[in-house]
Amino acid sequence: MNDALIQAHDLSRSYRNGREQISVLSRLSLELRRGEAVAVIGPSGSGKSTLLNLLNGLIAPDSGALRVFGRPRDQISENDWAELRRTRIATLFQDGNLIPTLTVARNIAFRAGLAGLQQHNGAELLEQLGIADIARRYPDQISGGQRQRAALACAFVMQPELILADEPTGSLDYASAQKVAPLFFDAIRERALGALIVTHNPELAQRCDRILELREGALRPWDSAVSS
Ligand SMILES: Nc1ncnc2c1ncn2[C@@H]1O[C@H](COP(=O)(O)OP(=O)(O)OP(=O)(O)O)[C@@H](O)[C@H]1O
Repeated sequence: MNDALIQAHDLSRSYRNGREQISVLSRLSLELRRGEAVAVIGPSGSGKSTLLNLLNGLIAPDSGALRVFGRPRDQISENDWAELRRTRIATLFQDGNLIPTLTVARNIAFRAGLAGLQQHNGAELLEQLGIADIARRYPDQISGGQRQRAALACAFVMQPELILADEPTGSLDYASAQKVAPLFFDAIRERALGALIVTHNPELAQRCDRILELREGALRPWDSAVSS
């Protein structure tokens, strides 16, 4: 079995703003294997969200080679990407991915259903994350931190093979953030999940197998001695 979940080689991506072409990612390479957690750090605007969106197929690179689950990007159709995002790749965006017209519990059940699961452990996840009491509330009736934890429950309930997370603890206080790490690391251990976690939370980053820094468009091993 090919245990590489992501193989990216020399990926570049720019945006056009009027006449200006802004280069964001420039010859970025990355490999992420099953059972591995990689933290990505980098200043605001360095391209972290752009990277996550390239890896889940929401945007395309200008150049470079990308394989996801061993499949070359140019052989993955738009429908295939949608299927991958429903069943195998969970992306946690900073603003949460909750459907406003569904309660938290129904959001979770919906995500499990999209992934094709007949049964799910949503109630247990809510319990683990300390938000069982808000299961029947709608997303606009809960706090930002509760929304973030509900979005985490939605991501984990689909039992993905790959998690792409953008600041999964960004809206959480210390005690709530402490509850998040086990979700990632237990799933990595038990189900050989792979996780790419954009985070400024030093404790979460330090628990990952590697910390990479996104700087000048590319990923480099993070050298705390240089960066601090
Ligand atoms: N759709 C777009 N059109 C034009 N420029 C964009 C677009 N999306 C992002 N950018 C620019 O690309 C750069 C990288 O943005 P990106 O959101 O990937 O950075 P980031 O590291 O995730 O930032 P943050 O930490 O603030 O969320 C920024 O300069 C941003 O302004």
